[in-house]
Amino acid sequence: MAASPPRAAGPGPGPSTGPGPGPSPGPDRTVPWFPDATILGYPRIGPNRELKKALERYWAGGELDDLEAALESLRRATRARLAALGLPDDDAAIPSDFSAYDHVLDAAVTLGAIPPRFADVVGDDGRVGAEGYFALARGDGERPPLEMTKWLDTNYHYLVPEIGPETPLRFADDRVVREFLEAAADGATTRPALVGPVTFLLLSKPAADAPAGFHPLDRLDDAVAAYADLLHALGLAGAPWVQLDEPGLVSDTWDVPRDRVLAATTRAYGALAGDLTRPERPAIFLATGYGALGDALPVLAASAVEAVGLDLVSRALPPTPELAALAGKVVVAGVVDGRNVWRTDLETAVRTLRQVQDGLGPGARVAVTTSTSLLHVPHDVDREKRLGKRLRRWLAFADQKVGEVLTLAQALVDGPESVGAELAEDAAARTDRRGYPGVRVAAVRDAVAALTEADLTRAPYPERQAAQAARFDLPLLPTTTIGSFPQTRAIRRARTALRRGELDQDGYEAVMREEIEQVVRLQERLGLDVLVHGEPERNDMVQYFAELLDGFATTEHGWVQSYGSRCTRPPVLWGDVGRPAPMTVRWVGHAASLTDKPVKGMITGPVTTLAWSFVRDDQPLADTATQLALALRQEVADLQTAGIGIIQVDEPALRELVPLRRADKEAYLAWSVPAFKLATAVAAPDTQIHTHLCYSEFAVVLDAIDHLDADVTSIEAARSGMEILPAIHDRGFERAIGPGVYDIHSPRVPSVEAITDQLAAAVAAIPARQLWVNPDCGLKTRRYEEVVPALTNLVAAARAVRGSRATSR
Ligand code: MET
Ligand SMILES: [Zn+2]
Repeated sequence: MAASPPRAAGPGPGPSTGPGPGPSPGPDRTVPWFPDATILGYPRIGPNRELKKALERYWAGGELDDLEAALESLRRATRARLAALGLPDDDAAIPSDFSAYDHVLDAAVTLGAIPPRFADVVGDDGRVGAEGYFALARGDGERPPLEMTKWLDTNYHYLVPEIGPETPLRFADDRVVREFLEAAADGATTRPALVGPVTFLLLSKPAADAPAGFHPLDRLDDAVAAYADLLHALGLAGAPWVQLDEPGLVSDTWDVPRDRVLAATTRAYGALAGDLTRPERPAIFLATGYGALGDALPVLAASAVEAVGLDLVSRALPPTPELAALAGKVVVAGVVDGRNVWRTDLETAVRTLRQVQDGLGPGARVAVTTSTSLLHVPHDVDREKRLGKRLRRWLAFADQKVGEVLTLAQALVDGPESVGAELAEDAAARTDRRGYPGVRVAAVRDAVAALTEADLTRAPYPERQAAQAARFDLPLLPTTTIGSFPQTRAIRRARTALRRGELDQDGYEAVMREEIEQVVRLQERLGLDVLVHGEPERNDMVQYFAELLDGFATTEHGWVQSYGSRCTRPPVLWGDVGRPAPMTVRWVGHAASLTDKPVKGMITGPVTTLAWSFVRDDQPLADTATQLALALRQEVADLQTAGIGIIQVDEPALRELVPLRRADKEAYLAWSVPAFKLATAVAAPDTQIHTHLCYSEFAVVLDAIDHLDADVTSIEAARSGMEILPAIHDRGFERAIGPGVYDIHSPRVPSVEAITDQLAAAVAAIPARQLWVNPDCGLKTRRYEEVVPALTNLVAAARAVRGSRATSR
């Protein structure tokens, strides 16, 4: 598509002011041209994980100049790629949204909002150098990094800013401006994109020394003043548009009342858009994404921002009067899914765009975009030769989505006839997908249809408890681990050799069996009570199963950023799920054959498998979850038949999928909890079902955890200082629970005393007969040098606490 001609946006007529400074005859009431098609953001990792490689080279002692050159060339390559795909590079269609590690950290750095322990990393000019930046992100030995947590309901992790009454908040670091100018020097007019002030404060946590009752939103005015200065600088630099991302507005689950969030929005954008006039500032595009705005929409309509983004993928259109209230602004319609990899249903999207246009009334401007940044999807599906032509045709990664946005914009401007070929191809691909045999498998559908409530229900807990106590001779405070042991270089080497054909399947299995034997012997020496096989055969806890189940495909280059340099490669769940053969039995069985101690089998649960895959979009998640649960149920049954008496079904992502709107939570739990129960209820009373959750505050899902009806639940607790204990105490759990006592995210080895203290705290909150002793999570990212002493101390602490209870009785 050619670059759009300059046209006025919104109600006021007037030519595009275009970029570039220059004398201005007073406040500019015209609005610069907003591009017909844009994206909210693009993957930052690079098609060949250039970002990861550059960061790791630098961290390994590489030169700063090399890092900066690599990042600059990555930004340049991205702009060139987007221009080649058809986004005009002269009208702010290309976002400038790069981050060297995380965009929330970047916003904190922009505002100079640096915790006191890192005060020295801010230079006299307000900038934070590379060393300081990565110290904030990763810690530097003495100082712990910023906390990391999940971005909204996604698997992307951001760094949590710490804001107190005294935290500096000013326009400190001008990276945003520099990157705009960097593109300008290449001849491109980009649209700087960054987290907006309200979302920034909602994502922050109170600084450690903040008084009780303090909330980062208390600092709204200071933050807004800093953003105003930044906007001013961007205006002077000639940026026609800035994108402020406010996805925080779609959630009503923050720890402040909704009214306060809405009032903060009114106040922030009153100051930024109302008081500041252009060209003192760029026109403001307030983007949201990740769901519907609900009652925030009228608030935005009443503000003076020039453009508002709507996520029209996740929800239906807003009611007509609310939509009509936006008529004076550019409405940037997110009709291409930024979070999943299926090609857009173009016909439906065209219809939606028409409805938006009609709802706004004649003359109003509608532009086309993605529902979120494309950060959550891989770069380019055309590289996935192994997926096969057919599946490839059904999919759209970031680059294909850019094409879809352009096609839809053209349909909107020139009429659907003008993109007839694209519409026809899309319809054909859709028909092909619907008719493909694996998409609907009669046997799977029949099995689901035959399910009854009885399939979800185990024997009452007291009966199970008695049967399990009789079967397993476990001490008070039994010790175990979460499943994985360190993935050593030898393991990784064997996997690579297998892939390259340098090692045959038998040779590979021999290496794994040897590894399993080592891990079993080690656990026996350590004196753990319930052993595991160590998961050496798993590259990843979801991908491993995806490779063995029907209905999944895995990619070669489909990396998405999880945080910083870390990437995952989510499988594509495209069809009905089946389990052609047992997946874990021979590994776990091998471990069990080597020891008299109980060995715990390990599988990934249905909700987590779904959350960490790109899930089919042609049926409700609930249906997909049920199919997955049925397949996993067969695995549980086979493990049980093979004599494995303890089976853990991991659900670390149960919390992550909790909807951003309170009203939706119940519906989510109504399918996720039954899916877990379906997977596990095949267990006989004397089979002990464990589950494991990590990476989040669990208070929100404590009820759900209880309803999973697992016999034993292990959760991450050490990393968060055991702060979950009071909630567990108040909630009252009937079944067993293992709050983690070893923070596996840290290379530090916890001492016997430290673990004993944590156990003492646990015993004070939860009856000892219900307690298990375990680390926070799996050990696969740790090294044996840390794991062996840590587990030695864990066992010693459990024994010490057992002993002290025996003598005190
Ligand atoms: N069983 C898995 C492991 O130990 C659980 C990980 S939860 C992210 O690695
Ligand atoms: Zn975990």
